[in-house]
Amino acid sequence: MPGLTLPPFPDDVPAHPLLVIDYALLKAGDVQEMNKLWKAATELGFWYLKNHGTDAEVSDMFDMGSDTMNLPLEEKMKFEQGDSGMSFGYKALGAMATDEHGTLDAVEFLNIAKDDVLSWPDPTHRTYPSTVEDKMESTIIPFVRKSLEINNLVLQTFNSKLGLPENTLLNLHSLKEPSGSEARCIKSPPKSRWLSEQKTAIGAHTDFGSLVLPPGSDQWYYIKPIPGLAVCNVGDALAIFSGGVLRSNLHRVVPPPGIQSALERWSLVFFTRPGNSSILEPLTDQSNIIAKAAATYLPVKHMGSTAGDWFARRMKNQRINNRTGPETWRDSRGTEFKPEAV
Ligand SMILES: O=C(O)CCC(=O)C(=O)O
Ligand SMILES: [Fe+2]
Repeated sequence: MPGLTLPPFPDDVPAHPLLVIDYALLKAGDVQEMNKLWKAATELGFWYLKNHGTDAEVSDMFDMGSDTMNLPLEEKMKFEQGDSGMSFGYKALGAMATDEHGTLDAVEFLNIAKDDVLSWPDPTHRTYPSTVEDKMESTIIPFVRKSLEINNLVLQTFNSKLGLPENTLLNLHSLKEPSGSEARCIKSPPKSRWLSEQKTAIGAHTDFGSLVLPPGSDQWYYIKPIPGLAVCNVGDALAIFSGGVLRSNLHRVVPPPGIQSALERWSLVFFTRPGNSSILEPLTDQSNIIAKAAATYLPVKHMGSTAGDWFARRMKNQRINNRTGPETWRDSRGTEFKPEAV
């Protein structure tokens, strides 16, 4: 099973501390814990989550991911996400750019749509390799349901802190509407001349929805993996909805430091994304806090598009087959895009 007995993470590398949020306390309505989550989400945009109760599901997901990555490439390619802007399916090694020069990525991953999981056995978007379908009931459905429950509670906390009418954020992420929400299992090869701190596995990005560049810093920091703790972060949609109050921060994937760099790196993510028809703009009419923040929030390119269009644009322009030049990379960017920096 990948990722369970790791050699130590070195002590002498710059690792960024993150606040630790206790999910059990959050669930019990603990006000102090809600305040801590708010601090993490509005300042750095990253935090650790403990007591999330998904260890067994996570371990089963890694087994399923490993079985899938071990399939012959020819089999995996039958389920490749393709170049049309759809995210769901298998992403082959080197199918994406990681920077404006078109440097190829160095990871394989598997994206499973929340909609396909919830509508199982009927596909909403697509079908998956047998290693995925065989584990739908035992592993993937429970993982996705728990992830949704956790993220919905976090959304409800933000909803109340932002002073939004009840359930506003939940309704924007309604399970009744198709969305880009997905589970992702990522396999990165060991460090080599094709993959290093300079040649990243996944280039610097903000998530539509690890390493962090904290405010005002020009240095990358590692996030130390801590057994049992999940690393959580705010994505662009929440940053835009909140007029910049919630922070969607820049991160990237490089090989781990020290002796861990000789090993494969496995990671598992659940991305909660708004329903495809949601318009990405600050919810100024619904909250004074957002209206005030939005007054000084720099407009983000492509703001006002639907969540579905935003996501498809980012996916499509990241695919190396669609690249015409540096402009394709720029068109793949989210809120991290600073026209003046290009
Ligand atoms: O592998 C990770 O730790 C993070 C991956 C990531 O940033 C992403 O898939 O958007
Ligand atoms: Fe990311």
